[in-house]
Amino acid sequence: MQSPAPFARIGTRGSPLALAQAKLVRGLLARAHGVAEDRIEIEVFSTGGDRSQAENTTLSTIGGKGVFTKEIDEALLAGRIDLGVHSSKDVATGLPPGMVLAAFLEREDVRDAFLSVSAQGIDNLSEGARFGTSSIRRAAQALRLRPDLTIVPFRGNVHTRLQKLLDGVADATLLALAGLNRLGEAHRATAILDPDQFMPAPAQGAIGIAIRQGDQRLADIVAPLDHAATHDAIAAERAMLAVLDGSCRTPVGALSGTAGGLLTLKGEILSLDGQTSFRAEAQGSDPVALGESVGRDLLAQAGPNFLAQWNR
Ligand SMILES: NCc1[nH]cc(CCC(=O)O)c1CC(=O)O
Repeated sequence: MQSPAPFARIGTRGSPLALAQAKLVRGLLARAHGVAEDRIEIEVFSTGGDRSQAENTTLSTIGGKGVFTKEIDEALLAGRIDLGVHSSKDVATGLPPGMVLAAFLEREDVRDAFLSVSAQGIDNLSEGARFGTSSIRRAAQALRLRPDLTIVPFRGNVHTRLQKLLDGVADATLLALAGLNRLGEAHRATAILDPDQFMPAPAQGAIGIAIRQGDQRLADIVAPLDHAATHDAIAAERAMLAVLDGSCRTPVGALSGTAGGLLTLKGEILSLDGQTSFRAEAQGSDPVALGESVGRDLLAQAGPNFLAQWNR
């Protein structure tokens, strides 16, 4: 017997976290539409971000738009897959023409976790301790509190980084609690950080689903998975990032929520050494307008000289 045509084809990266996220989406889609899970195919792509795992590369030096999504975006636009499933924080603000982030699953925990075998928190790390991160946001936020720390590059998937920590490559690191939760590794967290002090990356903790713009069949397929409050929060945070011309070159934190029926947004930009930072906060009803206004407030406070340091 010939197998039935696929209901949908999902494109994803191949890391354990990316696969867990793709499987989560597959399960939710199957349930929402009453189709068997095996009619939803998962196709694995290796992206530039996966291939360049050299120890001395930071994501900011790899640079380039969509380093974690390009190959998946291309397959989507060419019609080889139907849905791109991504960690929203890895999706560039400037999407390729013809592609849209159509749905966001309900956000996981937005906070960063502190992990160390030798200290209970950042404050307890020994003088000059090695802090493993390739995120310039996390480096800046850690250096703000502990300028004595030595930042060491720390790349690879979540399990690789957990192993590097056990191997003593660094004394501590930060990881998104969302990723640890999805991998069943949250017990590895030594402490969970206050999101006001360690403001998460824009869109952290939210799985986004990309489709071809204007493809109504795909829009209808993903619509039942969209979580409205998450969608608004991510739209606000990404609009803020877009104003800052955000890429992974930019130490930026953002956190949107709701209060009194309104959307709230806090944003932060930092110098690379964490010693200078600016914050803005506002509330509103239109996510994009809110994000743009907080972004412009940050730009105005920081001024052009501050911003230039990111593009050296
Ligand atoms: N850049 C890697 C990445 N992209 C998304 C997550 C975590 C999961 C999420 O934010 O949804 C991670 C790992 C980490 O930062 O610890």
